[in-house]
Amino acid sequence: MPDILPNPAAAAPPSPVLQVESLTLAFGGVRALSGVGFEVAPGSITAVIGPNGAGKTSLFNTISGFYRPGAGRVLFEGRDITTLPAPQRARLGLARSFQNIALFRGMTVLDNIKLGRHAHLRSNVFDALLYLGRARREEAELRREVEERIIDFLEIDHIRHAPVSALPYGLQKRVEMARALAMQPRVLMLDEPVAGMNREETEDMARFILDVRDEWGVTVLMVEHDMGMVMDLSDHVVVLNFGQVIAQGAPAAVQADPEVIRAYLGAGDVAALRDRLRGAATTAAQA
Ligand SMILES: Nc1ncnc2c1ncn2[C@@H]1O[C@H](COP(=O)(O)OP(=O)(O)OP(=O)(O)O)[C@@H](O)[C@H]1O
Repeated sequence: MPDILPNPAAAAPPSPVLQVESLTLAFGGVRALSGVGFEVAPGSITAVIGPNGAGKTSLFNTISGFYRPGAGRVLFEGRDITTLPAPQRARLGLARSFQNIALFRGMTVLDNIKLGRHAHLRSNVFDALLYLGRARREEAELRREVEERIIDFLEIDHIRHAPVSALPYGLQKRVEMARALAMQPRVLMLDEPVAGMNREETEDMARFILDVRDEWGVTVLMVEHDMGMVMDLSDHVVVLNFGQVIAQGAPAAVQADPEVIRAYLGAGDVAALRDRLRGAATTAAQA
């Protein structure tokens, strides 16, 4: 018998910041999600992956409040938010970006970031636009501080007054992340953050995602197709196929899971996929 008994509180894992329990979602006859469950640990980077049509976007939309599940629950910091409208979830600290950039393209980078902040405070974007014109002084101060920190962090100072439409794709994605950060979230949901990016843009974004977690203490939940990035960045990977969780765990374990390999390849060449996954992970790690 050991001299000192282990302290159960110290040994207990931290409570999850986000809990997804048995989510089910259907579109007519199509079951987009069936009994999906997983947890997101505070301070982690968790990735949801899966082949096309697996249910990743449906899951993201259900967690962020754009879809109401047929069954199951979503808990944020222990609170049941399943029926809470999306803006209220954002106000609680659950912010997201979108697969297809959802910025106001005619507006400047800075105004988009400001709107992120005010969309958070106000019930809709039109209120937010009105509010921009009559922002209170003290609040403006605080807001400016947050904005400056974000602009500095994401290295977008040189484009702050540029219209979003004039920017290359990679920078637009970065601005979208800036807008989500302006909501000062505790959990940041990123929908395909590096989709369509070249290698350099991808590496930049990967660095920002790590820094958001490490320097800002924001928990990250992302959907991403880029295997190299997922395997390199994530602490926990959840794999969906046909609306169900077929595997979850540490990247290395998930990567080696035969069911995951089958899901991605069907009856194809398993060895080739293994090589590709390993290669991608190695390349990303070397970058
Ligand atoms: N609005 C919708 N109406 C009807 N069916 C939908 C809708 N959205 C998704 N689906 C269906 O639900 C299933 C899951 O789709 P979802 O877009 O969530 O998958 P995904 O994993 O995000 O795919 P991708 O990687 O291609 O973005 C698919 O069969 C899809 O056709």
